[in-house]
Amino acid sequence: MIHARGLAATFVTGKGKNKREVRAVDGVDLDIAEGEVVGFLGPNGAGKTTTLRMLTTLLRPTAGTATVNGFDVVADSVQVRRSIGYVSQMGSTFSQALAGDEVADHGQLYGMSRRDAVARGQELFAQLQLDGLWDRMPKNMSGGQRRRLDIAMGLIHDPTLVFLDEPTTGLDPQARANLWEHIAKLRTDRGATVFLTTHYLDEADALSDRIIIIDNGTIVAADTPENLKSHVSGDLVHLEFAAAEPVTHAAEQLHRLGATEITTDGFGVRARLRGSAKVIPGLLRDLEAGGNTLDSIEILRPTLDDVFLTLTGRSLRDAESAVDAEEVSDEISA
Ligand SMILES: Nc1ncnc2c1ncn2[C@@H]1O[C@H](COP(=O)(O)OP(=O)(O)OP(=O)(O)O)[C@@H](O)[C@H]1O
Repeated sequence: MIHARGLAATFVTGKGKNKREVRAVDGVDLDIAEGEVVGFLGPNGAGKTTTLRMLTTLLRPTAGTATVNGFDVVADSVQVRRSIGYVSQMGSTFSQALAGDEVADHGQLYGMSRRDAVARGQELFAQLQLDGLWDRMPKNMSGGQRRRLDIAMGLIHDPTLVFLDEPTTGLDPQARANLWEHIAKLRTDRGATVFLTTHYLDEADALSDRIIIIDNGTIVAADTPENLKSHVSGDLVHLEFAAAEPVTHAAEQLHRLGATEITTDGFGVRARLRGSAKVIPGLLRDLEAGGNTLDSIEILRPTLDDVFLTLTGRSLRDAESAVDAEEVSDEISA
């Protein structure tokens, strides 16, 4: 469905002395199979949208090659566009037209007859819970309804491959959950392949068969959410004792078992431990036998943020807030 090799995009910004090159995407390889739902994850500015724009033919790669649905993104750009659905970050509805007309017009742009475009549009309105909104202007719809309208426009010509750029950004939790159901149905009901960019970890986790993480323009990981969580970073183990004495012994035992990030405080010890389910029972038996009374034990499965932290040395959440802070200070100094 999608194959990319060494895909790169370099932008030149500024003029004169301020001129500089931004390597937005720096040699990306991708292989996405039919029927997969792939979450493309990364912090602000990582290169997600730029990659998507190259795959959807909106931006010509500076280097590398990519085929989408068997068509080359440069040589066969028209065929690529005809064969995909693309829901951009900004949405597609700007005009003063009625929602239904916009969707039907969009279908006609793809060569559908008016009658087919209206019939297909109405079917999509029903599937996407937009019943009764055909004659409403998009500006008078809620954020969630507008986003579902964007998706209807992206699906009007029945593409088998759909690109969604940050589909739920700016929506409230209920509207996000609702949209997740519709995105999941794209595959289950229509057999579509979905490539979605997001910087919401929970979204990527809930929807994706496979997650690809991009950071600074390069791919840092690609695997199922479960594999990423179990192989890349371990479980977070927290042991609390009734007294301070066992803490050092427990920390040593954890170290012996290959735990990392071991910290102690007062009566407690925390560590990150791969495959904890297999080794924790033995550790507990050993501690018991030594008369070390355990007060409580907590084992937290790693999150995708832990994966990101392990791979890049920084938390995706920290990365987000750092970029946000940078943007604010840019605005202030501008
Ligand atoms: N047209 C452009 N001109 C100059 N720089 C650009 C342009 N488009 C993107 N960039 C830069 O390329 C890098 C990657 O941007 P991109 O929009 O692909 O990131 P992203 O991962 O989609 O981020 P976000 O989550 O904020 O949408 C950023 O540093 C961005 O500032």
